[in-house]
Amino acid sequence: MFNRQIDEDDSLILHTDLYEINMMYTYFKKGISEKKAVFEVFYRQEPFGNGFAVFAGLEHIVQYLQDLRFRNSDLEFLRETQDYDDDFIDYLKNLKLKLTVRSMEEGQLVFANEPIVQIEGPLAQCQLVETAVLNIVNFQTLLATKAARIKLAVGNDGIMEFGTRRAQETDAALWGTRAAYIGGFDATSNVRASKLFGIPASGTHAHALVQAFGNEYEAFKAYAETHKDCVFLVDTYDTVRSGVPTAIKVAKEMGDKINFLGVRIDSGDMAYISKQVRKQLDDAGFKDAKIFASNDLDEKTITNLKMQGAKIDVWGIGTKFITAFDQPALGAVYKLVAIENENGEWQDSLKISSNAIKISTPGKKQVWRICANHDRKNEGDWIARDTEDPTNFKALFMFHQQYTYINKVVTDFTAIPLLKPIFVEGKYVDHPRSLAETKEFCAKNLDALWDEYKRSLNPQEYPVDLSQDLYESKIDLINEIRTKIRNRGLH
Ligand SMILES: Nc1ncnc2c1ncn2[C@@H]1O[C@H](COP(=O)(O)OP(=O)(O)OP(=O)(O)O)[C@@H](O)[C@H]1O
Ligand SMILES: O=P(O)(O)OC[C@H]1O[C@H](OP(=O)(O)OP(=O)(O)O)[C@H](O)[C@@H]1O
Ligand SMILES: O=C(O)c1cccnc1
Repeated sequence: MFNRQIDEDDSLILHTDLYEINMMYTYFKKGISEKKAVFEVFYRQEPFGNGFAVFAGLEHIVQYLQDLRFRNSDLEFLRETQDYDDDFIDYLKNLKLKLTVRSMEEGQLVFANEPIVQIEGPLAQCQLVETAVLNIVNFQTLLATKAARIKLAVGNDGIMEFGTRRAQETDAALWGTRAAYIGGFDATSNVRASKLFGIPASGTHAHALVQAFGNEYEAFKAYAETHKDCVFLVDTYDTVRSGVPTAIKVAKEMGDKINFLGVRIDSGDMAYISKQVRKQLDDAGFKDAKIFASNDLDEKTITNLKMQGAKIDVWGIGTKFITAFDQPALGAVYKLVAIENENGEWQDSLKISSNAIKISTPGKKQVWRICANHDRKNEGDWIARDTEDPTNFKALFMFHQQYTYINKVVTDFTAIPLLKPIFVEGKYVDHPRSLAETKEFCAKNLDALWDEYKRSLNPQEYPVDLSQDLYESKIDLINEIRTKIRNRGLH
């Protein structure tokens, strides 16, 4: 059974894979736990076949890191269940956050193979936080991206997030609906998310209300007598013959006593039905009443319904959003890119693979968004060493990471550094935006992206290029490692 007593002393610090703590133990015993290292989070392919992703998760990462200390019950648990010496348990007991974290801002558009979070500091601490950081970024970035795709499909219509009941448990519902809001949704049905994050809460009613009263007239009337804003669910029995006429009857009877906002349809052929419902509402004089629709919707169904001329004004979206139905994982990874050597100098680090896409790019980096001055649109992202600074360059040579002959020279541009300091040696230094500002920031970032990268089907590949220095040191390091392996075997 779940141990409530321990729960009171619980935190997310053990929300990590055992192998991270096992590696910490090895580093500790071998005297290298405080050696400085840099790890970077990135993913390898845009999710959903999309042309971009929307970064989310930073707020939860900040909460997690600010609370990063081992409680007594954590230490007791490790002592009882693992074979660690007492000196290591003492080391964990005294562990204080010393990490320097740089990150993209929430609502920023991000792309495959660029660092989106960078964690620098004592090797053991960097290792400890890997799992939770990936857990948070993978989920929230995936969902904010799904939300942005849905937003691009609905255009200026309203979108409500209805997914809590279908989410992968409570945390996913909560942080998922926050990601929805960042990506472009207008409201959530989750009241706790509204309380915690200030997202507008909104909703209609369920079939149960109609079933509880036994008929639509009494149910709608009762609801109207107890609420000012009314959206009636009209598909319990027969939308066109019964639901909508009854909603109209109640709206007329109640007059100014209610705001008759509209009706919700939740089944059937939504294109056909919504057109009929629109006519019924218009004929009854309720031209401003809106048609809400729900039922397993996603960006594909929405695009198709719009093509069919469906008369839907507000979209309620649950299951297929909150579960990221068509792609349940982003696949972001956390890779060591630089580590101090015995002389205290930084050394690039690389993971080699026979699969070209899995070869990481070594070195501590900065991501620069290259923005054309004449139209404020993005030319691409330029990944450079953190010591390089293109802000005063007159011209920038940008070339494809694999196909270097695909290249261009950009002039008259502004270069914006995207990784911002969030913690410096354990101290929180950021000034975050409000959630509403983050949502606005995301919309503004989407405006700066050419439509060719934003279309949901077969978008163009956005340029994510390496600086000459980074590119050359990557090739040199690959060759150096391969030569070493050839000469010495795998030792
Ligand atoms: N005109 C349409 N074009 C394309 N897809 C539609 C159209 N109308 C509805 N859909 C979608 O088709 C699917 C229909 O699912 P389903 O057959 O389960 O619904 P239903 O039988 O009408 O309702 P219920 O939820 O009561 O079973 C839903 O995902 C819905 O969003
Ligand atoms: O379809 P989603 O995108 O997940 O949106 C949320 C669904 O939740 C409610 O249905 P409910 O859970 O009562 O069951 P239902 O599917 O039988 O209507 C609501 O009527 C929506 O259909
Ligand atoms: O308010 C609604 O209409 C609603 C809320 C959650 C799930 N489905 C619908």
